[in-house]
This record gives sequence, structure tokens and C-alpha cells, in this order.
Amino acid sequence: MIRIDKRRLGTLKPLGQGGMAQVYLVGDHIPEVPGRLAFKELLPSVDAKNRGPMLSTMRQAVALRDAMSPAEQAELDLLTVWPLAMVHERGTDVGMLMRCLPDDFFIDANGGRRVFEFQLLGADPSQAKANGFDKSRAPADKDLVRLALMARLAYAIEVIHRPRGGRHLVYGDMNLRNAAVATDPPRILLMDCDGVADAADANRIQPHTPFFVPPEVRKKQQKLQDQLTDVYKLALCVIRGLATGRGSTQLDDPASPLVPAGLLDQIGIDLLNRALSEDRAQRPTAQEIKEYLVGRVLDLADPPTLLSAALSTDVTLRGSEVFVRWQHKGGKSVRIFSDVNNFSVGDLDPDGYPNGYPIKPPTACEIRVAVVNDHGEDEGPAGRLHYYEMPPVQVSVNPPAVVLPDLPVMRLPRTHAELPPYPLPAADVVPLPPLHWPQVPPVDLAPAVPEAHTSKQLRDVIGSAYRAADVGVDAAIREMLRRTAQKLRADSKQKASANAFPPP
Ligand SMILES: Nc1ncnc2c1ncn2[C@@H]1O[C@H](COP(=O)(O)OP(=O)(O)OP(=O)(O)O)[C@@H](O)[C@H]1O
Repeated sequence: MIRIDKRRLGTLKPLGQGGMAQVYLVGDHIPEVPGRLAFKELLPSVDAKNRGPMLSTMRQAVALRDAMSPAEQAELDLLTVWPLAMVHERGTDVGMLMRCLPDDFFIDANGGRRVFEFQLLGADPSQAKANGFDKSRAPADKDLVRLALMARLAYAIEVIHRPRGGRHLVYGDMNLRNAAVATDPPRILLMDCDGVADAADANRIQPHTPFFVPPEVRKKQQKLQDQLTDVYKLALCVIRGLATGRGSTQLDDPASPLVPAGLLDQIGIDLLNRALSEDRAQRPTAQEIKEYLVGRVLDLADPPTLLSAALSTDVTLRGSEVFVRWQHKGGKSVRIFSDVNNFSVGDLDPDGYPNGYPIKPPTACEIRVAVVNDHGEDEGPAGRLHYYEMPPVQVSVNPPAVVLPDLPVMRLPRTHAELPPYPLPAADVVPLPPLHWPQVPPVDLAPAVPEAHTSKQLRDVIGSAYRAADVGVDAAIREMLRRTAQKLRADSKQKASANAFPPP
């Protein structure tokens, strides 16, 4: 058994206090007991008479887990924060180390983060609001989440009650403060497991919390607790955990209106009533209670179905959009995701995108779709998306050399020949001025491509490059013609003045 010197724990930060002990977050890393740890130290107020047996039970709990197979340990750790090692101060045991509750077993309340203890489930909505944990608790207010939490609690007791080499372990002080709750997914972790003891251990100290005392103890028919008293307390926790509102913490009627109607059917009500029976022989096992609750969750659950999922294309240009389409039954929201690069888009209206939802994943990957509702989710592949990269595309406009024949000799119609001689344009060949093609820059399509989602848009980009070149070519030809005409006019003027009649 591992025993750790208290001085090695580092700075201790208080996490919570019970009637017998103070629990701290351990500041330093302890290589022999890896992970985030909590240290439970018996309060100085625990007198010597109780201290010895309590520490002895603690040691037995550590030893019990040490003797388990890895699979048994894993199951226990799934449901409890079981004692892992003892802590001593100058050689004397003072408490034990256990796993600290994971972060999702804490909720926000007015005083800051606090352990989401089972008892918070019973607060009525106005009380929860006044204490500032109404929002954090909201997921636990869903009927099936409550039922699932109760099933987990019963499972934890079932695991503790399993026969272990002739031992019959008894949890003892089941109450609404000894289980912590998380909601996504619904889980519980049973705390205070250092009080778990074998039914054969006559020296064990296992207290009762008020309003949890079983009838056989109340009536002094027996002093020590056993697995049947555990079942009695478990049934009370289940009823009180399902109920909300004033009086829920003392409730012992599974048919009470404080328990949401329809959560338990008559079989469940009868089962829990049997668990509370004064006739101990009537009481079911924790396993039976768990099996009923699990079955009830499955009966009431109406998870969504993903009927189909597909991509609009499975090959596309990097950076282009792809449309994801799906069909579903009973979904409340949709999530599109990939395991690659944590790509995820969530909270989509499942009926809001009949033509598909556009996505631009950063890389090629398998795209999956999940439809979600309060009772679960169903997911499947939409397709594997492949990307290709656009090579830099250069469209350079190099118009072919234009060969314009020299302007033809102008032949005047006969009528004109009859007229008095006018200055006539020269019939000689007029050389054309040189034609300068415009400098048309090459068009690089690569930057335009990610913005162009369809081939038509891409064609438009290329088309406008050609149009720009066209305008340039047009302007060059017009300019050349203008200069030719100018030259012709100048030439003919010159010739006309040479042929003119001398002034009278
Ligand atoms: N592993 C843990 N991680 C974080 N907080 C814890 C852990 N175990 C206990 N706590 C907090 O400390 C409080 C007291 O713990 P616990 O119930 O074990 O003490 P206790 O003195 O034995 O209680 P009781 O009055 O039931 O005998 C719990 O209600 C919870 O808020």
C-alpha cells in the first residue's frame, strides 16, 4: 500500500468539508499516484475513539482496490473516487489520497465553482436561480438525463456490492451529498468511499445522514448497516434525485407529484416501494434497480436517425465550397465535422438547408454528419473530400501580327473625271505608319480561382481578361487608322498645292 508523507502534497486548496473530514486539492505532483489528486484529512474534531477505526477502514479500502485486477479497478474508477493511497504525518496516518473530481463534475454557482453534488438536483427552479446554478444545472433537468444519472448511481452501488472473495462490501452513508454529477454524458462519481467496509467487520463506523435512516435501524432491530440498508438508501436517493422542489430532499414516495409524471411507470414505482419496504426480504438488489432504470431510459429514449448524408462533390479545388446534404428523422440540430484538423460546424438547423450546407474544410478529409437531439445522436459519413490545387494559370494575350495591305490606289469614278480638276488624292501607294500592339499583361488566374465557385465564374474572369485585351487591340488599330488617314490627308494636300493653278 502506498503511503505518502503529507509534506510532499504541496499547497493544499480546500475543496469541501463533510462532518468528518476536510478535502483539499493537492498542489504537488506525486509520481507514485499520478493525476490530479484530492487529499481527505480527518478533522481534528474526530475523537481518538472514532479516529482509529475510521483510518483502519480507509486503509482497508486502499488495500481492497490494490488487490483488484486492472479491469475491476477501471470499473470502480468509472463510478467512484476510491481511496488510492494513505497520507501520514510523521508516521501517523491522517487521511488518504483519491482522484480529484474532473472539472465537469463542478458547476458555476454564486460563490464560484463548486462540486455538483447530488443534492443540487432537488432544488426548485427559483432556489437554483437564487443560488446561481440554474443555468449549469439545466442539462440535468432533462427527464432522461435524470433517469440516466439514477441508473449510474445504482450501477455504482451494484459494483460495490459485487461479491469479492467472500467479502460483502457495504457503502454505508448513502446520501445526497456523497455523489457528484456530470451531465454530458450523464455520469456520477461516488465520493466518501473510505467508509466502505465488509459486512463481516463488526468494528466499522458507518454513520447515517438524517432522513436516510432505515426502519430496521430506527426500530433498533439492527445496529450495523448491510447491503439491504444500502439498497434502502439507494432507493431514497433515486426518488429524491428524480424529484425537484420543496420537500424533495425528504421524499420517500416514488409516485409523488414532485417526480416528473411518466418518468417512472408502475413497475418502477413498485420496485422502489419494495426497496423501501420494512420487510427486508422484499428489497431488490442494486443491480435490479439499475436494470429497471436502464430499461426505462431505453424505453423513453427517442434518439434521432441519420437517414442519409452526402457531399455535392468529392473532388474540388482547395478553398472552394462543397455542399453537405443530409436527411434525418427526429434530429434537433446537425453537426458537420471531420476528425482531421478538428474541423467542425455545429448547431445547424436540421431542416434549414434543403440544398445543402456549404463548407470549406481546410484540408482533404472524410466529412461526417451527426444529427442530435436530447436523447442522443446518430452520425455517419457524408463522403471523403479530395482537394486539388490550381496551378498558376497564365493567359497571355499575344495578338497575331496584323498584316494590313497598303491602302489601295484610289480610283475615281468617271463622273469625277469630267469635273474640273480638283486636288485629287494621290493614287500612289501610301506607306502605313507602324502598328504598335498594346502591352497586354498576362492574366494570372490563381488568385481569382478560390473566389470562383463555379466554372462559369472562372470563365467570366478569363473573359474579362480577353475583353480588356480586345479593347487595347481595338484602340491600337483605331490609332493606326487615324494616323494613316492623317497622313493621307497631309499628302494629298501637299500634292494639291503643287498642282494648283498659279494665282492669276
Ligand atoms: N475527490 C474529490 N474531489 C473533489 N472534491 C471532493 C472529493 N471528495 C470529496 N469532495 C468534496 O468534499 C466534500 C466532503 O467530502 P466527504 O463527503 O468525503 O467528507 P466526509 O467528511 O466524509 O463527509 P460526510 O459528512 O458525508 O461524512 C464533498 O461533499 C465534496 O464537496
